[in-house]
Amino acid sequence: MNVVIIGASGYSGAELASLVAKHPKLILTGCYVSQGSLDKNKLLSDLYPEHLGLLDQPLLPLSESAFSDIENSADYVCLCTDHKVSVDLAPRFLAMGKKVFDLSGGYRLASNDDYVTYYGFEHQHPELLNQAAYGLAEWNSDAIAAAQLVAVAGCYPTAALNALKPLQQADLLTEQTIIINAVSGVTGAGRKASIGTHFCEVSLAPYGLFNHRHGPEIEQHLGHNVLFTPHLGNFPRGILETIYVQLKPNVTIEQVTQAYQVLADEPLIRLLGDKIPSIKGVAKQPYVDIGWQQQGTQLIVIAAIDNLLKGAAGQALQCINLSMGLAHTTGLKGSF
Ligand SMILES: NC(=O)C1=CN([C@@H]2O[C@H](COP(=O)(O)OP(=O)(O)OC[C@H]3O[C@@H](n4cnc5c(N)ncnc54)[C@H](OP(=O)(O)O)[C@@H]3O)[C@@H](O)[C@H]2O)C=CC1
Ligand SMILES: CC(=O)N[C@@H](CCC(=O)OP(=O)(O)O)C(=O)O
Repeated sequence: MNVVIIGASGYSGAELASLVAKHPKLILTGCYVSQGSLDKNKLLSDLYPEHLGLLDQPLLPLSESAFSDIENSADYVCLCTDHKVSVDLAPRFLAMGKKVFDLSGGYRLASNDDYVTYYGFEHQHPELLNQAAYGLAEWNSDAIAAAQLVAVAGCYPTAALNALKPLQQADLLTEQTIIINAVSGVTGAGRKASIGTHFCEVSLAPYGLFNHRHGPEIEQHLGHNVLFTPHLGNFPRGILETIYVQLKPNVTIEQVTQAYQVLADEPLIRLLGDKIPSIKGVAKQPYVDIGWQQQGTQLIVIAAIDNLLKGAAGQALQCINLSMGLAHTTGLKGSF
């Protein structure tokens, strides 16, 4: 299959380009940036010298002639662009009959009202929202395989949902709000320079209190209230979430461990039991690591991912694999 990447100069786009270039069944046919991009016509490997020899292709401006080239050459289009850009671009590629994998949040929520409330814009294509499959690979594989539009799950939600869905499915949770404290590395904020991600300014601090868009994304796809607080940490990549859960009375650690067995055969999920996941364990790896400890009815679950792999490009590639009927892990294990 021929794959093009829009937004290939960004952190998630470049990560995905490297995965596609190494994949045994995919061909990277084009890497695009905006028409006015300062990086247009540079080589991707000029921006990311670690990919010298692998990604020596130019970053092409997404002009009208580029759309024709994509129409003629691509099977799959991956949007590694800002939410609003993705909302506008997806219908254009869908109308060409392309399968679209959107790494942004542009098609993850259920209704236009959610976009107004949590993203601050009116959704221009609300009719597509119920056609998009939510790209949480381990939990929605049939829908992902069948859909023309895949809304690849958000980075923080990927860790939280894999940590919590087993408990929800086993009916171990009370109604009490689940508290999720999460820390992300700075690549989570994208490549564009800003004062908030400046080397000298980044410190460990929370942000987006009560209003981060990943709170509703987790709630919608879990079916449970959460209080989600992200933090920005002074490290490049990785997400660690500490999640506080109130269990129903008399739930035992054996029942909790049994609940997680639903993920035991998933090759990109590592169940650590009472061992504690860490950023070091997942950075540059395609896995979700999940660990848990219980005291009485209180359970603390810890989940860790690499935000650019399982939180973005890795999971997008997993969704592509599902669309092609390949194993989840094709092009993902042993390629780092
Ligand atoms: N970083 C992360 O950890 C994660 C990111 N995501 C999501 O993935 C998307 C990309 O994120 P990230 O890689 O961090 O972002 P970056 O800011 O690093 O990259 C954005 C890319 O989009 C390009 N771009 C901007 N405007 C346009 C346009 N109109 N047409 C074509 N290309 C355009 C940029 O290039 P230029 O401006 O030069 O044109 C750049 O290549 C976002 O929606 C983000 O929310 C999802 C999960 C995790
Ligand atoms: C550290 C940081 O800023 N992280 C980003 C989340 C990563 C991302 O791009 O979000 P999506 O998964 O929804 O696409 C943020 O909080 O907005």
